[in-house]
Amino acid sequence: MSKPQPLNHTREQITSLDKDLLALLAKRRELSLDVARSKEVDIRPIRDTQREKELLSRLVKQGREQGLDAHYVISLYQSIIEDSVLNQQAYLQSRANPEIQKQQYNVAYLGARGSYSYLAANRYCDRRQVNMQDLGCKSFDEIVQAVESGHADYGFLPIENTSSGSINEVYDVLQHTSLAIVGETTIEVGHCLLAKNGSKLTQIKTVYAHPQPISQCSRYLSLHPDYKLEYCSSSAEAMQKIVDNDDPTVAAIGSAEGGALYQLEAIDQDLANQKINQSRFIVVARKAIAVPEQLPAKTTLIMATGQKPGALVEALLVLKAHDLNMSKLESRPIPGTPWEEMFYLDLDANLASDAMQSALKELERITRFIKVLGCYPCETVNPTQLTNSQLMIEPDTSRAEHSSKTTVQNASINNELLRYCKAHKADATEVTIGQLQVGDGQFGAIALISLPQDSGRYSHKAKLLKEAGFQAVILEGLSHQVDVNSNVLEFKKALHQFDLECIISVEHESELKFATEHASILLITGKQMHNKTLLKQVGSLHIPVILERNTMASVEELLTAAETILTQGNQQLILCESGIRTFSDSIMPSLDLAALVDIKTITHLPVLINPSYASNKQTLMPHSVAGKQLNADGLILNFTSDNNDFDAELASHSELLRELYK
Ligand SMILES: C=C(O[C@@H]1C=C(C(=O)O)C=C[C@H]1O)C(=O)O
Repeated sequence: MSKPQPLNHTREQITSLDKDLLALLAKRRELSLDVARSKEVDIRPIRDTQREKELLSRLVKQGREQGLDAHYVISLYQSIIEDSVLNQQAYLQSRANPEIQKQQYNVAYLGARGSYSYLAANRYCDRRQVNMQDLGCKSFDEIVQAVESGHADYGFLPIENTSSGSINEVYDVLQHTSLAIVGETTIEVGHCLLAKNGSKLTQIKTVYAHPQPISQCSRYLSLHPDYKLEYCSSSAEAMQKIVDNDDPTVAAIGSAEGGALYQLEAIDQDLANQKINQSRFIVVARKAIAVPEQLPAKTTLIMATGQKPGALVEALLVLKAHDLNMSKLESRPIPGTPWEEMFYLDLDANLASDAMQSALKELERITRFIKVLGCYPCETVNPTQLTNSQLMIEPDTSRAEHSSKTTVQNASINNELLRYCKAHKADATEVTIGQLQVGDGQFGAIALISLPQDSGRYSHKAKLLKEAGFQAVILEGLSHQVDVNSNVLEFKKALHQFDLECIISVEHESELKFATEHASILLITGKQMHNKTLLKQVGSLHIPVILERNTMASVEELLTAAETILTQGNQQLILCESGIRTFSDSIMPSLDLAALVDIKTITHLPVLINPSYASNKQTLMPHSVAGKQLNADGLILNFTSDNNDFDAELASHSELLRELYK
């Protein structure tokens, strides 16, 4: 092998390439603003999903030619397009409302620099290329007052969060204000544990945080019952407390970005209960704005219906009659009038539209109170997806003769037979680990679950899984969980107590060390099937590996990935067919039973099926039975539910296994 060039040199090349990429992205942004200027003249909608689809499918094809997989290209371009659409929206919005075209916005928000509200406000101003003069406030009321009195042009109020739901206090404030909602913005909220440089995680005794982050990180905090919680009025105040306290045992919950403003270090990350943790903010101003018709708009209104039965339904029927989609409905008590509610509605419509105007008139007739809080551009850019057929790899006729079935069956490189072929090894491979036996006529059953939360019931769960007929358990999603170490250890103990093998699903190379320490088998999920580095690493291990087929991969690609593992030395390889994208359903994959037959004809390796992703309640049993009849060497069944439904799922899985073992 030729000597690679020095690391520094390669890194310099990457640095220079990245600079070029940024310049190209900036140029693309400029062009997209030119497009917005044309749309302003032609009065065309900003969003053109047809154009996006064409663009994505062309890029997927071009990317493939350069060795870039579809998933990578699509996710990259979805975020480029989102940026482009939001910039175009901001441009048209300011053109339609010349009074908002300023060099600087005075912005009132909760907390101080570094709070999530500050980050949201910053993002909003950046997008509009205006300077932000920030005015930190201690409460939502203070924000509203700052705008009402003219001290601030805009106020930022957090209205909902993907983990903790609506923020009631903000709805209550909105009931009494004369301000109008003029915008919205959503930010990703990455909660971290922030401490002074040098503080260690093990030292932490006290955590300062705003009640919202505390509820959003409840799971993490419940794993640390010894932490003393100190409630603060904002995340920024929490961070300031850490700066002021010369104490290595205190930490705050906040964003890494915000923490950096206070020279705090993130000593633990991803604390939020939910993987996707986003907060939506509304922007309030003294004067309502007009939204150009080319922009997707939202209208928020509040109303109190009559007190007769069915009053709310009647109001909602008005919306239905005008084909108005309601994206949110909240209710809040009306102070001073017990048991009466004020309803908050977000409608996907422009206030100026005929439908909205006539619906409002009708609603005025049947409600006791109704007020429009504002109409503003909707900032949610739902990513354009490609259809399955657009994602399919087109058959490449020039390669057709090489990939014919006979070639795969006796595939060779430089006259050396590929290791997965029957021609290389006539006897079927059997993998045996403890009670789990797959291949060469042996049929195994494996349960796939995420690590249960209640460690007290580990033993009970393991017992039930064993009694249901499983011989092994796959733990998935460990990278998203906290305190994995001790929990996995506990769970593994429980599994071993009942002779169940522990399999760990590996999502990234960095998890390998942990996985090999704890598991007796590794699972490489379909998503990682193309990750050559990971394949090579598991190939050099002495531990059985299950390799799952990617939903977009051909049989040949799966076998090529298998070959990468075998070539490194590890012959304890099991393949798994879990479904591929087809034309049957736009979301659910289809179990490729024909591929099962093909793979079994070509290779000596055991092949499992996992029908869980590709089946519903009715089809799970027939799919599994068909798989077994077609000589699958085992079955993986997913447990999708949490504790409440675990028992029901277990009962049906156990019935299925009984049927298969008949
Ligand atoms: C730039 C345009 O506007 C939007 C943004 C697109 C992009 O960034 O490629 C594509 C389609 C539109 O949704 C356009 O219409 O071409």
